[in-house]
Amino acid sequence: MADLLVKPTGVRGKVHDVTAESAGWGYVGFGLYRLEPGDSVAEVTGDREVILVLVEGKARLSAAGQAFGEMGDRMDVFEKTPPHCLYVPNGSDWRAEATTICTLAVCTAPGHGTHAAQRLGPEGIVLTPRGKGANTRHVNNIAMEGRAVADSLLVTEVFTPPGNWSSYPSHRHDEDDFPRMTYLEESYYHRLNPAQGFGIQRVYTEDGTLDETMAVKNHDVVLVPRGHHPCGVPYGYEMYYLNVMAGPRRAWRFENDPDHDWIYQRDL
Ligand SMILES: O=C(O)C[C@@H](O)[C@H](O)C(=O)CO
Repeated sequence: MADLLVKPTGVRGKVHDVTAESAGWGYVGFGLYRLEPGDSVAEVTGDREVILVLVEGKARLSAAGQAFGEMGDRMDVFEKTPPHCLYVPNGSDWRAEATTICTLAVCTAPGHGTHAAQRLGPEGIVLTPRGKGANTRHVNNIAMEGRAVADSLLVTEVFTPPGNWSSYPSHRHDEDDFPRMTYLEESYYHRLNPAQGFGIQRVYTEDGTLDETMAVKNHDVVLVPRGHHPCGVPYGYEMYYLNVMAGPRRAWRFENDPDHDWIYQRDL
């Protein structure tokens, strides 16, 4: 099994390049570019669909032979405004030229050519609170099941206030048994505010064959091949993460850890 905690390889250029092969799984890919003004990058999509997320900063984007102009207006991810995103189908290509300091996420999964290249935000993305008390967090659904905008990809971002838990109560989506549960691999791209902070993420199965608890730092990626995957952030620090999920069916059906489901039931 691949290491579940993936550190960035640097501070400029492509600092993450998680592929299905490197992760040892079948669906999710995640890349991250940290760009300076004037830097330009380009990729072909091959058999994968792509959602580009302008995590912060601005870039001039083109894809599938179309120019989409300068996109992005969130200069710091913790402004929490809805992100500008671009869908790019498989069998195509895209190009980005940073016009400011820019953090560009490249979320990928198998594509089937159903959707054309198109902008996905900020219109239609609304920051929505979830949970109660110290489990409150705020979600920007970029491309979840309710938006038929991708073949495989499910993409969302979550802001967790200082001292709170997130992706909690613990839940898993690692069996292909729709409608009870879907098999979805998942990646987490983490940010902390202030940047020197840390968060904690545990990835575990109920039988204990997988049980890893990781300290996550700014720009780290965590891979969730199976099992529950709660995270939390200490007092004084705010946490952001960008989730990419994909599997054989584009639907998010999960089950809570029976030990902690009482919290979910109580807070309904
Ligand atoms: O509810 C949250 O805090 C976010 C999670 O649902 C996260 O997107 C996830 O774990 C999806 O399985």
